[in-house]
Amino acid sequence: MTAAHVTLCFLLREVDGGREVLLGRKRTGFGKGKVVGVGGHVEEGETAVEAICREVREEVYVDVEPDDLVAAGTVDFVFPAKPEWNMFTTVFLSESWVGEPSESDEITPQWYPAEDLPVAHMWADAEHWLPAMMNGRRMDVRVVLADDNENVAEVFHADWNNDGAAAGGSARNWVPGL
Ligand SMILES: Nc1[nH]c(=O)nc2c1ncn2[C@H]1C[C@H](O)[C@@H](COP(=O)(O)OP(=O)(O)OP(=O)(O)O)O1
Repeated sequence: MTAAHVTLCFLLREVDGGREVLLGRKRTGFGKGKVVGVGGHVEEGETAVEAICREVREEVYVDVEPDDLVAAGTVDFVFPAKPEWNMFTTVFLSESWVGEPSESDEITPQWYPAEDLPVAHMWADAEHWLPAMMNGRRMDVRVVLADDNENVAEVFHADWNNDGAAAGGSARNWVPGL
């Protein structure tokens, strides 16, 4: 079964010498009640960049410019007990946007210290890959969820080449852990 292509964007800001990341409480749909990144499905005919600009605008009412997006990596979420939930996510970071994040029907945005994520309320896998990507690591990640579709069974990664290009496809060399 082909995984749905989704995108996530983590807005980052400096406050009083500390870094904060914008997450939000999901109000509807997949992962309702969890604290998640802003994002959603890439629609037919859209690029991941076009999709994330649209999703950020729709979910938290701020505008990000394509040029301000940093491609941080990808995450394959694999749900062996529920393959219809499999998703492939392109992850972006941005330190620049226009507008003040505000609540939509889909998400209640909130800033959190980047060093102190609300992991108890997030998908269990997020603490494996999100801090690393926020700290500048660029990689593809493959998360295999446990049979309860909540806990993490296995994590693999493949660091990007120094020029920032993902190895991709069959050339990708998955390394266990992070
Ligand atoms: N294991 C996981 N860990 C994680 O941190 N985020 C996950 C995840 N599995 C899925 N996600 C994220 C990726 C994606 O942004 C989101 C699901 O996409 P959506 O918000 O678009 O889903 P919905 O079904 O609510 O939305 P619609 O597209 O409006 O139907 O969940």
